[in-house]
Amino acid sequence: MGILLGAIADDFTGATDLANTLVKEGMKVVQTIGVPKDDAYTEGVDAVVVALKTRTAPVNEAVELSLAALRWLQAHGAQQVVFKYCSTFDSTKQGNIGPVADALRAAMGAGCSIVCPAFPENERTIYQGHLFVGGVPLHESSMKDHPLTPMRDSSLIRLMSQQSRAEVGLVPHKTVAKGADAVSHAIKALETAGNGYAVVDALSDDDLRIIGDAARDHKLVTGGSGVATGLPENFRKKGLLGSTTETDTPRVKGRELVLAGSCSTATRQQIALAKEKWPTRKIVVDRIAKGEDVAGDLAEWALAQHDEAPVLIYASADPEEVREIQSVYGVERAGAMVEQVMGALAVRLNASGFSRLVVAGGETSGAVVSALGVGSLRIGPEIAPGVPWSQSIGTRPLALALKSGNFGGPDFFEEAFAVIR
Ligand SMILES: Nc1ncnc2c1ncn2[C@@H]1O[C@H](COP(=O)(O)OP(=O)(O)O)[C@@H](O)[C@H]1O
Ligand SMILES: O=C(O)[C@@H](O)C(=O)COP(=O)(O)O
Repeated sequence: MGILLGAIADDFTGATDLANTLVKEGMKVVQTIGVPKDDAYTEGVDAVVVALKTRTAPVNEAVELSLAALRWLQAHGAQQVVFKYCSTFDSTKQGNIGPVADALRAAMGAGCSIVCPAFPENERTIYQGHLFVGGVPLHESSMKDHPLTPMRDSSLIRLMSQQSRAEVGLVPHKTVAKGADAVSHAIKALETAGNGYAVVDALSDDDLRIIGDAARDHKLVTGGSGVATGLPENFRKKGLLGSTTETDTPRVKGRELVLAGSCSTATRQQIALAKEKWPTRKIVVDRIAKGEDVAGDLAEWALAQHDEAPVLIYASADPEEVREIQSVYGVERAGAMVEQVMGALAVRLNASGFSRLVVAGGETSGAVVSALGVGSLRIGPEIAPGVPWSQSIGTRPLALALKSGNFGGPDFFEEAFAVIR
């Protein structure tokens, strides 16, 4: 029998976030890095999450890769597909969420599809179609300063309508509160009225389970990891899924390394705490631009540190410093320079015994994991809401915690390594 559920994630941390949710709900999950090239992942697996680095890629590339992932998932039996994007709807006005969702919906012949990035456990909620982060509207949150995808509007209907060719309607919370049948009827009414998407309010995990129940027959579901919360139960009710939720903790020996490229408030707080106790170095973007061997110098420094404490290397900076760097080198070039150094550092240090890696940032994780040549990941235990440990499959074993920039508490780095020691 093939897989039950497939997922296409637009960045690597988002993929592990979603995989973590599915594991917690009792699915056996494998995360692939990119579109799989063979069938190695489906034996005894309930769900495959295809991690793509398409969130800020050119839109045609994002659409093509997502459709290729869809074809692989459908060929391996996926009965339902989740398109996973950020719980803060990270995208630019030319952003990829709308075009990718449109392409997936057309390819699947899907009807009016859910748009629900809510993740209440991490304070992402939706009310009257507006996305809130920590109780403030998205465009007033720290996401307004994101280096690549600053968010300037909290209306998911406007955001999706600007990117998609389809009409976008709303299922308000008062309908969600009435239960799954009411949500289903509301979505069908929106579809009859010509809408391609239904933004669905969600304030709690109970709301997410109602939405998941209502989506039981949907071919395509779009949103953050939260919208998948109730989906495994639909398969369980059909007798297709057991109730196991055990996970394998990575048992990988080796030195410990943190690579932080996220400039989010949460990651900068985590760096500030860790640098008080661990050997730490900051990547200087100007040095990269001058062509200096930043990765080589930092790798040499890292290898000279004593073995016990984790080594922390970061590029993360406050919004003002990021804007200054971007004004000199441009948004894309600045990001790419840092990501290239992160990937090179990961390769050099892994070759010298660093095999327990925490990577902070979605694009950063994409650069690191791709540079390391990891093909797929087995999902391990959760460290913090939305952030699990994972272990590479096939290559020299690596323990990887791919941390979404905004996720985790101040002491996340120490908490992460404590799980696998
Ligand atoms: N000091 C800096 N100046 C400019 N860009 C930076 C700096 N540090 C990191 N970046 C870039 O900012 C982006 C952060 O994105 P990402 O890794 O996805 O983090 P998040 O998870 O917070 O979205 C990456 O492209 C990274 O290379
Ligand atoms: O849904 C979320 O917020 C995360 O899963 C996610 O996508 C985070 O992306 P990054 O902020 O780029 O790590």
